[in-house]
Amino acid sequence: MWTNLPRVLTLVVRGFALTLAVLTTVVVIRTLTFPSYQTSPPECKTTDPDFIPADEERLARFTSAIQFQTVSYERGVGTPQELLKFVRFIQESFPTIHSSPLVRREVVGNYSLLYRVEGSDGSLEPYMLASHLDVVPITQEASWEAPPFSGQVRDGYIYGRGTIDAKHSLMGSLEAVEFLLSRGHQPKRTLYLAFGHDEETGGHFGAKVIGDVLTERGEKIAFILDEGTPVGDGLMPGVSKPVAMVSVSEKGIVDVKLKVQAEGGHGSMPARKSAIGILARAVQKLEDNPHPSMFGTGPEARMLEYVATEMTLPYRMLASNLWLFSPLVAWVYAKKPQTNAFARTTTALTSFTAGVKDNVIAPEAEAVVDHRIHPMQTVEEVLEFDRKVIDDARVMLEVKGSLPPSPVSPHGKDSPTYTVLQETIQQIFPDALVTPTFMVANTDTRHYWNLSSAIYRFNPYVMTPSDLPRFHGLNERISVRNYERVMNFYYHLIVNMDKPLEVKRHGHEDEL
Ligand SMILES: CCCCCCCC/C=C\CCCCCCCC(=O)N[C@@H](Cc1ccccc1)C(=O)O
Ligand SMILES: [Zn+2]
Ligand SMILES: [Zn+2]
Repeated sequence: MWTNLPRVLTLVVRGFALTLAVLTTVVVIRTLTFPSYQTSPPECKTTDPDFIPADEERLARFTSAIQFQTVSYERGVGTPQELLKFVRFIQESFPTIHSSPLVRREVVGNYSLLYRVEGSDGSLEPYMLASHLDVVPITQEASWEAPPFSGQVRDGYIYGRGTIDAKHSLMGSLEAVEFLLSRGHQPKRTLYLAFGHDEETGGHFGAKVIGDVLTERGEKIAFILDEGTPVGDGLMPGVSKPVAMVSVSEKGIVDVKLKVQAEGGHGSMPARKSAIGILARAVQKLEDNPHPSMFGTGPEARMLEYVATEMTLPYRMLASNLWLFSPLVAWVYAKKPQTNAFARTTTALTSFTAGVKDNVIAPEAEAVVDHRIHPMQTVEEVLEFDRKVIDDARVMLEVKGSLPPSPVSPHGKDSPTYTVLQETIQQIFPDALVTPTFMVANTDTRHYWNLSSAIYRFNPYVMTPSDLPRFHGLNERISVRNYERVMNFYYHLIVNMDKPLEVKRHGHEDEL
């Protein structure tokens, strides 16, 4: 048998070499022939007659909008008086909208707004532009470069809570409609403007009621656009150009309360194990055992493939061959929070409460874990994984709230709704690439799933890595140039939505 060893070894080496040669050939051919998904429509120029400038009047309206402190604190707890003042301000700021016979305005759920702008062609399915009136609370007020509700303009930036989340899209879409109607233009396709007042606490009393009202009316919506992922500049590894990330789905949520009850008593006579200690070990296990990488199984793979041809060579080879290199890309993505969130279900320990006094042993301890569920996983799978990792019967798990990952909206060249979005984006951001992805956070669109199968989450402004921590954080701001792009994006989207949405099905074309 040993005399055959050289022969066996030779066969193994030859087999390995042949496999390597075949793999290398496939990788090289795919890298060189991978398709491009980009288009190049005519660019929107500041010299165009229908360009909407961020002039003094429009900037004043936007900075005034920022000054309304429409904070949402927790579910059902907001700032009603500020919301009423903001709603009144909107009414006064857009006279053409609020006096047009084409526009029906409804206050829904006491503070949310639903506008219907009647189109001239009732045969075309309406669409919806969504945003929200509320903002998150302020933290570290003294550390802001400008007062957080001032709307102060400094060095070309407008500062304030809500400037990128999401009063920019609320005011920007209203400016676009005001501009169109004031020029005597009636859109062909009916559109809704839907502004919830409690998005930051889950939209249960705002967007949910808007969704219910439209459902009760039997309304079907061709296309919904809400806040979402931005035009990332320097956000995606391996891509030097800006990348407009259009979220075609959003992660699910499951907020899990972990609870431990144990012996209480006097601090001078503690038992070996305490409720706090047991729970601390449990949450440590969850942090030390992240959920498995799902990279390459969902929309995140498309996100890379749609920009593969524009990547630097090493990344272009990886993105063109995810069938082989997904594990390597997953390893790279796992290194940063904002990219890791695309690779797996995330685990965020967001609260830990226990104890009432320094010399009293806490009889119970509670913690909350905020999981954002990868589109290819389920709530049940996430809970089962947690139970296995914690592996301690003393730790009770209770689901505080959950939402499965959203359906995946149509995208790619065969999707007329994605295409109109892509074309509009490339008119406003001519040097940007467009790619489908998914939202790592959640939006009011969770309340609109039964209204439309084409739901997109996209923020029409350029975001750099230094802007990420401003989201819900310190020194939230938007550049004047970006706000100008927001207004013109919505204007061109409305104009483009008036053209037939061609659906390529089995060789013939229908209009939506
Ligand atoms: C590979 C490329 C990496 C690029 C990273 C890009 C990161 C994304 C950048 C911006 C994301 C914008 C998110 C806008 C929507 C967030 C809105 C929000 O905060 N929603 C709340 C809703 C909610 C959910 C549950 C309870 C209360 C409120 C949320 O998700 O927490
Ligand atoms: Zn928001
Ligand atoms: Zn937010």
